[in-house]
This record gives sequence, C-alpha cells and structure tokens, in this order.
Amino acid sequence: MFKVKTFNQISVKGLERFPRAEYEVGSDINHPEGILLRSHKLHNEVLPESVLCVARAGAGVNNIPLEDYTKRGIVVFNTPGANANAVKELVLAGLLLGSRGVLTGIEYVQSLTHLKDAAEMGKLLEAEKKRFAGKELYGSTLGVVGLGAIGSMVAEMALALGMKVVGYDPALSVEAAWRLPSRVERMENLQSLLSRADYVTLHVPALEATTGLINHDTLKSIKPGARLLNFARDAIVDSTSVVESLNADQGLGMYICDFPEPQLLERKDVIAMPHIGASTAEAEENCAIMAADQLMEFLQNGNIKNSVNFPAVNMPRAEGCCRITFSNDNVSGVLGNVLSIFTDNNVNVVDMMNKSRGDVAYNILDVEAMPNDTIIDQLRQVEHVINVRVLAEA
Ligand SMILES: NC(=O)c1ccc[n+]([C@@H]2O[C@H](COP(=O)([O-])OP(=O)(O)OC[C@H]3O[C@@H](n4cnc5c(N)ncnc54)[C@H](O)[C@@H]3O)[C@@H](O)[C@H]2O)c1
Ligand SMILES: O=C(O)[C@H](O)COP(=O)(O)O
Repeated sequence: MFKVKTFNQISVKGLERFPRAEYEVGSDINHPEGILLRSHKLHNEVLPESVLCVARAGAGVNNIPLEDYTKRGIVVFNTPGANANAVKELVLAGLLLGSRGVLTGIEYVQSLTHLKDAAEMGKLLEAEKKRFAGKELYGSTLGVVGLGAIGSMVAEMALALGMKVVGYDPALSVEAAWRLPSRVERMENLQSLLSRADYVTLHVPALEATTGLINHDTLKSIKPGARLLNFARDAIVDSTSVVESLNADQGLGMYICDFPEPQLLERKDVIAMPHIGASTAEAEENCAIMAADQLMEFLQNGNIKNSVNFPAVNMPRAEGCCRITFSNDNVSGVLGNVLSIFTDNNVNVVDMMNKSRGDVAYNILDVEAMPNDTIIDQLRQVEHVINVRVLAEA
C-alpha cells in the first residue's frame, strides 16, 4: 500500500486516479511516500524520511525547496502546460480590462442606485460614456516575456486578435521554439521588448535569475503608457518600482496582475486578482490528473516523467523481474561499484538504465530474482548512493 499526502484542494478527478486497493490518499496521512500539492509552501514543512517524491499539480515550483530535496533524492514533478490555457484566457481578460473602461464603467453604473427612472438613466449614461472609452487591441503590440507553454499560447492568441507580437526568451527550448508562430518577432533583450510593446505580459518562472526582472532600471525602457501584465509570479516584479513608474509622467500606464500587494490596492491604474490564473475546473483537473499519474508511475515502476530536478527515465518492466532503483551523486564509479555487488552475489541484471541531470544520477535495474536484505544494505552503503528502492515484480 502506498501513501500519498495532499496539501491544498486537489481536484477529485485527480484523486480518483489512485486505486483504493493500492493507495491511501489524504491530507492527514503519516509517513507518506508521495506528496501531492498545489501552491502550499513546503519550505517550512519538515518532510518525513519516508517521502520519495513530490508532485506539484501546476507549473510553478518556487513553493518547493528543490535544492534540498534533490540532495535527499526526492524527485519533484510538475505538470507542464496543464493549466496554460486557463492562464492564456485570463491574460485575454487582462488585456481587455487594460484597454477598455470595463471595470470603471461597471463601477459607475453600479453607483447609480439613486436613479429610479430608466429614461433618465439612459440619458445620463449616454452623456457620461466618453469617460470610459478605450483603445482597441487590434494593431497594437504585445511583448511576451517567456515563450514556454503559456507564453506561446498567449502569443498565438494575440496574433489572432490582430496584435503584433514581439517575444523575448533567452532560454527557449527547441520544443517550445517549434510551437511558436513564425510571426512572433524575436527580441534580443528585455529592454528592446519593453521599448516596443504597448502591452507586456510576463510568463517566466520565479528563479534567482528572474527575481526582480521588472525593476527600477528595466522600467526605464518601458514605452510611456504601456500596460504590464503579470500572471507569472510576484517575485518577478518589484512592486515598488512599478508604483514609481505608474506615478511618473512617462512611465507605465497600468499594472494588471494575479499577485496583489498592499501598496497596489486602491489605485485606479492597478487591476489585481487573487492568484486565479489556473483556477478553472479544467485546469485543476488536468493538473491533478497529470500529477497523480506521474506520482503513481514513479512509485510503482520508478519511471520519471516531467520532473524538475531528476532526469526523465522510462524503462519498460522486464517480465518476471524485480526492479531496483537508486539515485546517487553524479560522480564517476558509483554504478560500477553497485554492479560489482550484484556480480559478487550472483544477481543477474536483465536490463538497466542510467541517466544524470546536474548533480544527481538516477538508475533503474531489472534483476532476475529479488536480492536479499544484506545485498540491498550493501548497495545503500556504496559511497555517493543517496537512496535505494526495491520494487516488487510488476
Ligand atoms: N497565475 C497563475 O495561476 C499561474 C498559472 C500557471 C503558471 N504560472 C506561472 O507562469 C510560469 C510560466 O509557466 P509556463 O507553464 O509557461 O512555464 P514554461 O516552463 O513552459 O515556460 C517558461 C519559459 O520562460 C523562459 N524563461 C526562463 N527564464 C527567462 C528569462 N530570464 N527571460 C525570459 N524568458 C525566460 C523559459 O525558457 C521558458 O520558455 C510558471 O513558472 C508559474 O510561475 C502562473
Ligand atoms: O504555477 C502554477 O501552476 C499556478 O500558479 C497555479 O497555482 P495554483 O495551483 O495554486 O492555483
């Protein structure tokens, strides 16, 4: 029986993936092998020794202490692209709210409760509506920073709206580049993008390199009156600099974000939402299902898909064999030392796979017969081995 502890509200569709006979899943589980969560911050949680893997039902993993977990051999997964459409649609809402007097117009209409006569109300609205006039998105330029799962969808949507699209992504993967419409004009640096775009939308992960990406200095390049959209993370934007730019004559025209902060409230030029970019039934289901499937595949077969700290590994189970997996520091000689223990004990390895990523390596070995506890203990003692698992015959 595997145990999976959940944090946050996880879609039932994802929870239903776990077969009841083999999994105990819930928020109140002791000694879990797996963790399933959304934005809950794990930095202050003491994870029990039993934990082997963590699945983030979502994209951002800045709520997970990755470096520490990697050293402990804990495999961390996320669900790339599973909530991208939800964010894309909210960015569309953000663009429209930033270009038209929708919110101020609605607010004004709601304030007219003292008027009881429809004709009088109609006359007043026709006289006042010029205060809520806007500008069309068609023909204006959108700058997309980060052209991954969300950024590429946003770029495509903006092109369909008749916008010009410029993009900046110095770390673009080949796969992401293939997804990108050819009409997206590539910018060499952030400053060029900021000086060109009427709307700038951020879709980068919160990393050390992206913390404060939008700051006092970069905002000097912003096109006067531009709208900045941040549906990525709070840490990417220095809010104090944003407020300063909004207050300046030639600075930002509006800040539209999913990450409110006290200094952003009560401003007409800020539209802040309560981190609802991925809060749709569809996105929550997609993420939960993908996360649950990845957890189960790892717990049952040791295969790794969509990890953010371990290499992707997929080896079909050799029939009738027992599976051993181990992770180790990525230094030479470890696999050889492990194999010599098998040789010394007449354990026949039928199939194996070894992959590395950064400072860790991960190995799967299918062996003809289940090695005894003494052999497994010997494997655990090999220098630089982080952890060893023995998986029952499939
Ligand atoms: N508001 C929400 O609810 C919500 C929902 C989903 C994701 N997000 C945030 O959006 C982020 C992006 O999500 P995604 O699914 O598109 O991820 P992704 O990994 O598919 O794409 C991120 C892209 O950013 C690029 N990048 C990295 N550093 C960069 C830099 N310095 N400048 C420009 N580009 C850079 C990467 O090369 C990659 O192409 C997530 O990490 C998460 O923080 C927020
Ligand atoms: O990174 C993400 O996927 C989003 O920020 C969604 O977060 P949530 O799962 O807490 O809504």
